[in-house]
Amino acid sequence: MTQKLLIIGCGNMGGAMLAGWLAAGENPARFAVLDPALPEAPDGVALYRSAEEAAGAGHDAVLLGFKPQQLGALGPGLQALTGEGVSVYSLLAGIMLGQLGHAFPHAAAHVRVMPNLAARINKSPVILCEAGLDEAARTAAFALFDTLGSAVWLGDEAQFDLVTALAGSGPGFVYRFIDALAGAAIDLGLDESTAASLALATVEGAAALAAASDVGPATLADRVASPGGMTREGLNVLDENAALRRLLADTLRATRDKGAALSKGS
Ligand SMILES: NC(=O)C1=CN([C@@H]2O[C@H](COP(=O)(O)OP(=O)(O)OC[C@H]3O[C@@H](n4cnc5c(N)ncnc54)[C@H](O)[C@@H]3O)[C@@H](O)[C@H]2O)C=CC1
Ligand SMILES: O=C(O)[C@@H]1CCC=N1
Repeated sequence: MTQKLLIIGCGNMGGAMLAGWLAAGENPARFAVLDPALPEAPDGVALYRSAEEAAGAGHDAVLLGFKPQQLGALGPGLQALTGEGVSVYSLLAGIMLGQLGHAFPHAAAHVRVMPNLAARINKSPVILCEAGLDEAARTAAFALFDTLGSAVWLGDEAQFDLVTALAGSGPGFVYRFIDALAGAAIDLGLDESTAASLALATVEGAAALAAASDVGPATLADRVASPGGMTREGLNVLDENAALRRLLADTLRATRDKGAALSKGS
C-alpha cells in the first residue's frame, strides 16, 4: 500500500487530485509535492523545489503531474526519486507504459492514471493501466484513486488515448456545450446572465438525474419530449444525419490522435 505519495508537478490536475484526497479526509502527511513554481502547498503537505530536496520526502510512490513534453528533459533528474520499491503513477497524456518503463527502469511498477478536473470534488472517473503491480499493490492503487470518484482498470492499453479523450478531456467538451447552449439562447434574444445560469443549472440537473436514474439517457430524452410537443423539434435537429454524434466523433478522434503525437514527443 502507498504510504507516502510525492506529486511531481502539482498544477491544475495534480492540484485537483491533492485537493480531492484532502477533502476525502486523507492525512496531509501522506503527501508531498515537488514543484518549482507552485506558490504554496496545502497545510501539512511538504513542498520541495528540487529533486535533491525531495529525496528526503520518504515516499514510496510518485505521481508525475508535469507535461508529457517534459518527460525527456526531466526524467534523468528524477532517477533518485524513482528507485527500487517506488511505484510511478503517471498523468502524462499519451505517454505509454513502455516509455515509463524506459524512463524509470528501476521503479517497482508503472501505472498510467487518467482522471479529470472533477477529482477536486471527488467526482472524477479515473482510468488505470499498469505494469508491475502485484495483487496487493493493485488493490491499494485502486483504492487510492477511487477516492477521487470512480476508478476503473483498463485491460487494453491501446485504448488509453481514446478513454483519455472521453473522460480526461471530456469536461472541456462539456464546458463548451454549456457555453454553446447559453450562447445560442443569447443569439435568440435572452440576456447573458439569465442564459448562462439557466444553461449551467440545466446541465447540472440533467447529469445528476441521469446518474441517479435506472434508465439511460436516450429514455430520459424521450421523457423530456412530450408527444407532439416542443422538445422533439430540437432533438430532430441534433439527430438529423447524426449531426451531434458525428461532431463528437470528430472531436474525440482529434483528441485521441494527439495522444500518439505526444508519445512521439510532439
Ligand atoms: N488538466 C487536465 O484536466 C488533465 C491533465 N492531465 C495531465 O496532467 C499533467 C499536467 O497537466 P496540467 O495540470 O493541466 O498542467 P499544469 O501546467 O497546470 O501543471 C503542470 C505543473 O508542473 C509543474 N512543473 C513544471 N516543471 C516542473 C519540474 N521541473 N518539476 C516539477 N514540476 C514541474 C508546473 O509548475 C505546474 O505546476 C499533464 O501530463 C496532462 O497530460 C491528465 C488529465 C486531465
Ligand atoms: O489536454 C490534455 O492533454 C490533458 C489530457 C486530458 C486532459 N487534459
